Formats: sequence, structure tokens, C-alpha cells
Amino acid sequence: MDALRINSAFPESDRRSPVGVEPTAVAIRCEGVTKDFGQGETRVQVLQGINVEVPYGEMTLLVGPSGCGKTTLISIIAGLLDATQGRVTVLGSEISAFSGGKKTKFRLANVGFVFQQYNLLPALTAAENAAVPLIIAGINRREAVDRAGEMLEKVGLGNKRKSLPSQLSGGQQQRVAIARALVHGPRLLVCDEPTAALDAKSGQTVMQLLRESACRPDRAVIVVTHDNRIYHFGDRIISMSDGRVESVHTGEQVKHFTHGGE
Ligand SMILES: Nc1ncnc2c1ncn2[C@@H]1O[C@H](COP(=O)(O)OP(=O)(O)OP(=O)(O)O)[C@@H](O)[C@H]1O
Repeated sequence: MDALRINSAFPESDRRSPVGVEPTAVAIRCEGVTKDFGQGETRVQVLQGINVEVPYGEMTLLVGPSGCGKTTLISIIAGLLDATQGRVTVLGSEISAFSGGKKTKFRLANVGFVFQQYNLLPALTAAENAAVPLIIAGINRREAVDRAGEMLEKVGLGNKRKSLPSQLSGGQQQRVAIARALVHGPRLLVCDEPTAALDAKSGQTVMQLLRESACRPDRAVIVVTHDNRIYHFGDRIISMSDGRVESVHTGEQVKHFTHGGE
């Protein structure tokens, strides 16, 4: 969707691959990724050697039963958690080799997040909420709010710029959260159960919006979901079970995918 083309708030140097690493058709590559929580007798291995690739220009759904490790995996991909072992390459950068500070910088510049519970600040208007990533990037408040207002227009909420979250429906709040996730021009959008709190119609609208923002050759979108009403939006469905990738469905196979809904 051309309407969603936006300028990044971050310097090009934070957004590009390091020198010598060319962008490829693979946006995310996980190789032998494990994650342990706890130590000694309480240690649990939640991810047990994940090997997976997510291409640019597609919407990838990550499905599987509760507790199988979906949120843990996307948190590692998004640079919020460190893997215990393995290599994680995101947008051409091997983030598993980054220090904490470098990973945070990379995340702020390159990753947008959408969560089940919108996470909007109740005292801020829709435009102020959507402006938060720009303000974090150092853009002055007035310009940030103006740019966020334009983004709200693009997600169909131009007339709600001054509304507080409490004055918006669940679907509208999620659209504000999408505007916030996209406002700084991230090349990776990570969504954790974005439709779980929405009725069927709002869920479809939100997925359509996410899909339109995903279908760019230089962007990737990954959506964790239990919601089998939205599986048809995926170009690729990665199914997990017990900390492992069980199957990857693409193309025509996606239409026939039924497993994983709860
Ligand atoms: N910080 C933590 N410390 C200890 N265990 C954790 C931690 N975070 C997650 N876990 C455990 O890791 C497992 C996987 O959790 P995760 O949230 O990744 O699963 P999920 O597939 O996203 O589940 P759901 O669909 O219910 O959100 C669960 O058993 C969970 O209890």
C-alpha cells in the first residue's frame, strides 16, 4: 500500500546491514537457536534448536499450542531476549553477536511491535501514542505528533487523532497501535496475537492492514497467532511444537492449513 510508505526516523547507518553483508531475500534466519530459562534443577529448555527462515515481502504466521515457545522465539528475533545458543540474523545483521546496547539501537531503528493488548498510554491522545517511537528517536514533539497524525490517516483514523484510547473501540485502538508500530519506518514488524482481543470483523480489518504494510520487497512481517480465522492472510505458516519447528507451509498449502487453532 503506497499510503503506508513512510520515512524512517533513524539514520541510515542504524538501518543498513553492516559493511560487507548484502541484503538477501531472507529477512530472518535462525540457525540452531536454543533458549533456556532458569538454572540448575529449574533449568527448562524452551527452544530446542530452531532452524527457520522468514523471507522479505511476505506475511509469515507463527502458530502452535500454548507454551510451545512462539513468544520466546519472536522476542529473540526482535532483539528483546538473547538466545542461549545459535545464530540469529535479522535484516542482514547477525544480532546474536551484538552487545546489549547495539541490539537495543538496532531494535529501535528496525523493529515495530504490535501486541494483543494494544499497550496504549491512557492519558495520551491517539496521535501522541502513535508518535512515541519518533519522540524516542529524538524528533521534536510537535513534528512527531504531526507525522503520527499522517500515519493515523493512513490506517483510517485521521478523524481520531485527538481521541483518548478510552474513546476508541478495540479495533480502533489496535489500528493506533499499528500506526505506532509503523511510524518510524521499521523494516521488521513483529506482532504477538494482534487479533486475539478483537471481534471477527475488526480482526480481519487489522490483518488486512498489516498485510498491506507487509507486502514490500524490503520488509518482513511475522505474526504469532492462535486465531485460525486469520490463517488465510499468511503467505507462510510456521508451525511450532514443544520448542521446535514442526512444519512450514507455503503457497497453496496455506489454504489447507488447519492445525494450530485453539
Ligand atoms: N522468563 C521466563 N522464565 C521461565 N520460563 C519462561 C519464561 N518465559 C517463558 N517461559 C516458559 O517458556 C515456555 C514458552 O513460553 P512462550 O510464551 O514462548 O510460549 P507461547 O508459545 O508463546 O505460548 P502462548 O501461546 O500461551 O503465548 C512456557 O512454558 C513458559 O512458561
